Amino acid sequence: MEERVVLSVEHLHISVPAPQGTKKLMNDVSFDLKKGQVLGLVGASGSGKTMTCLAIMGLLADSVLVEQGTIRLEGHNLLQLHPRQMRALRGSRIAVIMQNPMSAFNPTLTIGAHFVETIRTHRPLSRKEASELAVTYLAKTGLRFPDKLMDQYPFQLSGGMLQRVMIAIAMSLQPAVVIADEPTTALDSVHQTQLLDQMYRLCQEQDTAMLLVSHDLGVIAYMADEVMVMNNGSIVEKAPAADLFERPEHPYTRMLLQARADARLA
Ligand SMILES: Nc1ncnc2c1ncn2[C@@H]1O[C@H](COP(=O)(O)OP(=O)(O)OP(=O)(O)O)[C@@H](O)[C@H]1O
Repeated sequence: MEERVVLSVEHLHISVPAPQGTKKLMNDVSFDLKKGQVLGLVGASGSGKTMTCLAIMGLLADSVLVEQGTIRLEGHNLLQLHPRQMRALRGSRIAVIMQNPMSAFNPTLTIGAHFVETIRTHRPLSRKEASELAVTYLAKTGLRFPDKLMDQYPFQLSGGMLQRVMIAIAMSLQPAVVIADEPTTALDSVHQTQLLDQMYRLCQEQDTAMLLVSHDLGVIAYMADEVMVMNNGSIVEKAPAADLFERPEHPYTRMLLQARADARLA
């Protein structure tokens, strides 16, 4: 594995049982993610983006079958790990930032309690040390009065603030890889840009790689170094972002870009 590659997906084939045999959900998917890189993943609804994220996180449904392939994180083949080992990696080496922050929080726990519990699950820190780390990271995501925030409950925060808290929690464990699945879809465009900037800065600071999933090509163009286009469970094109947006090669990529241009004119 090349030195800067942290995550390597090779020849991944995934299927589910169907009335006539099996239905293929991912077909020979391969890609590498390097330290500090932002890799964008785009594709229409149902193309397999979330399935790719779930496979990496070891969270595929029981009915889903990995027929072939490997997923290596820092040299470990994730598909061969015991669920306990996978749980230990999830959160610490692979972090996830999802679309709907409210569903990620327990409404009866303060922000501080969420933070301290997550940190202490993965790091041998005292409550006080975990609390200090939490405050540091809340401030790093641009949240004001982080000390006060620690005592507040999720329902007291806006969606944008909660999304920042989720990013702060994810980044405080200094993961090798962050999977961000539509991280800013619920936000207006000003908050979206601020949050993307903040995420980018933190990842660069910590040399964390990001797999950024979005149906929004604007978000991908703004953030990604490289872009993969997925259709029907296959990667149909992968290229540096500037090349992909200027000279799309695959007809499906051209169609996605055209649909975006049409939507802008409408
Ligand atoms: N547990 C499952 N069992 C059977 N089929 C599934 C399961 N989960 C997802 N699928 C199917 O796998 C395909 C890929 O789904 P996936 O959620 O990865 O798409 P997506 O690109 O993330 O779409 P969206 O942008 O709408 O989130 C879809 O056809 C979906 O219906």
